[in-house]
Amino acid sequence: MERAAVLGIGLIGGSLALGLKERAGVEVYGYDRSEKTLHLAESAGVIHRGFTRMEEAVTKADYIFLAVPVGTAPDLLEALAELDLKPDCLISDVGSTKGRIMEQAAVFPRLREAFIGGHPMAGSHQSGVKAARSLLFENAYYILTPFPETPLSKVQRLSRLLVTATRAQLVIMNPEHHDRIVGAISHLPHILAAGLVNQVDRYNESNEWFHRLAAGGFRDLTRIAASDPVMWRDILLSNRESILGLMQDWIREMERVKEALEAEDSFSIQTFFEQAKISREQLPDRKIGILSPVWECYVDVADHPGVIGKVATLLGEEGISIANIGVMENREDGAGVLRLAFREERDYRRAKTVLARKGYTVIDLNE
Ligand SMILES: NC(=O)C1=CN([C@@H]2O[C@H](COP(=O)(O)OP(=O)(O)OC[C@H]3O[C@@H](n4cnc5c(N)ncnc54)[C@H](O)[C@@H]3O)[C@@H](O)[C@H]2O)C=CC1
Ligand SMILES: O=C(O)C(=O)Cc1ccc(O)cc1
Repeated sequence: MERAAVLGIGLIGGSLALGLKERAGVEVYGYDRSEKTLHLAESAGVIHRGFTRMEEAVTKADYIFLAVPVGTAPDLLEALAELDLKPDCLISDVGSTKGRIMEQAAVFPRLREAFIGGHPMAGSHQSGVKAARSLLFENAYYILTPFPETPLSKVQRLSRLLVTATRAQLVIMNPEHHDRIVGAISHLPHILAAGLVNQVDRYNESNEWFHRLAAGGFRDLTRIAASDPVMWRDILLSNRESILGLMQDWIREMERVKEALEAEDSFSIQTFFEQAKISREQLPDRKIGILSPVWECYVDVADHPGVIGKVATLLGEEGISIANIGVMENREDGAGVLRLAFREERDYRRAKTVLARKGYTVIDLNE
């Protein structure tokens, strides 16, 4: 049985550990500075064994994953370089930034040979092992940043394990590209969300209606402001250059809108919103994360009220669980298209067979 050591058993380390244990059949040792976390993780079956001394978790490990905040990971990596590890052990991490950790790995020849950077692009504003879920990364992108000279065989070995454990979609990228892209689509939005919440909070001090009326758009836009402050402090500091450039661009963008408003330039203001609307509507509709169904098919049905119940009952009788069911479109000829979504591939395949047997036309999106 292969063994993996996960260093830091929080939301991400715990979720990865669960996938490694449950789906990849790997023995998982956990290391964390918090004894309470380790107890919790052991008793919830997230890891096989927990250690408060890193050496004990990592010796004899075939894989080591660093899942601590990005400000801490370089120090742990340096400590690993001093330890007696298995010669063919692969080391990776899950940090939200990749430049800094790759720089650190590059300092030590042993690490440079063994280290492949990683970043599962899914998570939540929650933290800690209690929030860990084995399917957190299902269908999400998982970025790997190997060194240019890392043999393909090592990248494949790690990819195979991660695909089995997480069911994510692996992508290889260079660390600089990674940091600029996630800077724009993840780090900058977290800064904006926090800034907006803080601004409104100041207004609310003199008039509590600001918070009372905060709903809809404000809530949607600022959900991520509830994320862990230490984690985000570390992310900003370790992706400083990319983020400073992106903030400069943002300030310029705001200046442009401000100037248009000052000049009452209605054309520019409308264009600003129009461009955003078009771009937003074209964003790929990725179904990320734990609550997201992955296996989908459409079923051609006669458009009458009882049909959803009929299909649901038919599948229910066969013990097939449906994650989501809904009418996709109502066509003029009276027919409709039912969208069925399943979390488990097995359910989805059985549903297709059962429906086809009953004469329904099934349109497949997964194959
Ligand atoms: N939260 C998210 O949505 C995502 C986070 N990440 C990255 O994953 C990493 C972990 O984040 P989370 O799991 O959210 O954090 P977390 O706070 O849930 O877990 C971190 C764990 O590391 C432990 N830890 C901290 N410093 C330590 C040290 N010096 N020695 C041993 N253990 C230590 C903590 O006790 C905790 O159990 C971060 O690098 C973050 O950038 C990546 C993708 C998504
Ligand atoms: O909750 C959200 O929407 C997130 O943004 C989660 C997240 C946080 C950090 C990452 O590096 C990747 C994903």
